[in-house]
Amino acid sequence: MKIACIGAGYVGGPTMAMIAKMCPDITVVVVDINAARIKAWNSDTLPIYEPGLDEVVQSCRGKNLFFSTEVHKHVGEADVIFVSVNTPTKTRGVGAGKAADLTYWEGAARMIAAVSKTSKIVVEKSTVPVKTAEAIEKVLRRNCADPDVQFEILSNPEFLAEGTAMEDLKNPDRVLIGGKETPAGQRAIGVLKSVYQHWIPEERILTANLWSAELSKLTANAMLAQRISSINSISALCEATGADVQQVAHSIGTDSRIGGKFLNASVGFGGSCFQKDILNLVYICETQGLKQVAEYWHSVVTINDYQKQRFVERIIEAMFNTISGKKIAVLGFAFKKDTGDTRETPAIDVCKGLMADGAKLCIYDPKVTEAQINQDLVTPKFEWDHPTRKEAGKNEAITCAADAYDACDGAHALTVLTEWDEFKTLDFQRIYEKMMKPAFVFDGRNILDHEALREMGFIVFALGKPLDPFMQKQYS
Ligand SMILES: NC(=O)c1ccc[n+]([C@@H]2O[C@H](COP(=O)([O-])OP(=O)(O)OC[C@H]3O[C@@H](n4cnc5c(N)ncnc54)[C@H](O)[C@@H]3O)[C@@H](O)[C@H]2O)c1
Ligand SMILES: O=c1ccn([C@@H]2O[C@H](COP(=O)(O)OP(=O)(O)O[C@H]3O[C@H](CO)[C@@H](O)[C@H](O)[C@H]3O)[C@@H](O)[C@H]2O)c(=O)[nH]1
Repeated sequence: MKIACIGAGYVGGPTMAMIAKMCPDITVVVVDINAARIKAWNSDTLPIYEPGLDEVVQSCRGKNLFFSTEVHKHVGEADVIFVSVNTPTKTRGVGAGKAADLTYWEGAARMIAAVSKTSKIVVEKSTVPVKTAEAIEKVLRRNCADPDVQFEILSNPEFLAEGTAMEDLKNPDRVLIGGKETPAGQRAIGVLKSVYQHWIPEERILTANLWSAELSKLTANAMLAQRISSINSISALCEATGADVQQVAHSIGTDSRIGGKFLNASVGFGGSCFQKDILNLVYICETQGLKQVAEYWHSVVTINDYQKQRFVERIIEAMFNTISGKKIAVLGFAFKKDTGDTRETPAIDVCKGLMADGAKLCIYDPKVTEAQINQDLVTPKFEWDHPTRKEAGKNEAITCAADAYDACDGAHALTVLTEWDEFKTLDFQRIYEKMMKPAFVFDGRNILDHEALREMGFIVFALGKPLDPFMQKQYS
């Protein structure tokens, strides 16, 4: 069997590397229109950072795993084609700011139709609106010159989380395959199932109809994000009442019906998926006339925006309502630890909020480059996921530091925006001595030892925790 995957990104690259590793009898080729990305996949410095990815790629690349820009050739030769291209939020026209932009998906479908001389199984790996398979089938059918070529479409949404992608792929909670309830649809499901059965126990491979599989992906992300917005909303109430959000989360999380995961209050959820997929869900509900359902899910995004804004306002108020010209160290820029990915990271909105008030930011992240940070801080909302976006210039209000100590040197405040483990073990006494006084800490991830910091002399704000006495005075 030959598999081709269109899109060598965060999903296409790791997913195909795992299939190649687990299925030595299958040839896997990942293709992309982005030549620089393919070059990086073929080099010693892969285009994305993901723990464990290098080892898997190195063990299969050149054997049964290939990365190529020869899109037509490999798609034409493949039996199974995964489509793992971007499905960003539309930036203009009908549904702008909510609906999924399927330009890249439709482009891929037209190309598949044009180069196919044999029947294909086309697998939706990208996250797409429910009913996309129907539209894609029409595009494939109407654009293929050979009437004998059959296309069977499957929905096989990806549930990996960044930072743990390789572990998630090796040992997933479940794999979901949706297909048509026709004999041909069921046969196609069987083919894809046989790929995953190389390493995943049969009971974890779920099958469903196409629409259920497509909608399950959007629903899974909406439910996960909803838990974060729920606990984040409670974090605001904790600060107002003197309760401690970590104690509340622990207390409710021990109820087995609620469970303890995804209850970490934070400066807001980020990443390329949660906001995009909820907005997509909201748009679908609106187009189905389900106004109340749309409003319900939209509130998850509203609370997330509120949480980021609230964090910025806390910083400004605590620092005597003026941060203009003050140096603020930003520790962490990635949307979560163990990834260099900055897509929709809460750090973007927090940094923009601080810059709007005139702060001078010094940013340190162990895995994010200065060029990426510059790009992110000038890119308009929703533009980041469009491969055609323009490169950014230098932003005068920010500098980047080589480590956390440099970032904090001479700063009035430090903020923790990503929960990198290395931040927990910094020498804060050394940092305190080099900072302006009063020295503020704003912990947007609740990873530091707040009491120890207070003993050193820091004024500490921690999300969802009783306010520092110094700050209480400001609010009384
Ligand atoms: N990132 C995640 O953790 C994650 C997890 C699950 C699902 N998803 C979904 O998977 C999809 C891909 O996400 P990603 O994070 O891998 O995106 P990405 O931007 O990292 O990768 C997409 C790639 O597709 C390429 N591409 C676009 N159009 C193409 C075409 N016509 N031909 C060839 N290549 C083309 C782009 O150049 C890009 O390299 C999205 O729908 C996303 O919602 C992402
Ligand atoms: O208790 C928590 C858990 C997460 N987060 C934040 O939520 C965001 C998303 O985290 P996570 O879900 O771990 O990472 P993603 O890589 O975005 O993965 C999500 O999005 C993917 C893309 O659709 C899905 O495949 C995954 O199942 C889903 O977890 C990050 O900013 C986290 O810091 C919190 O603030 N509190």
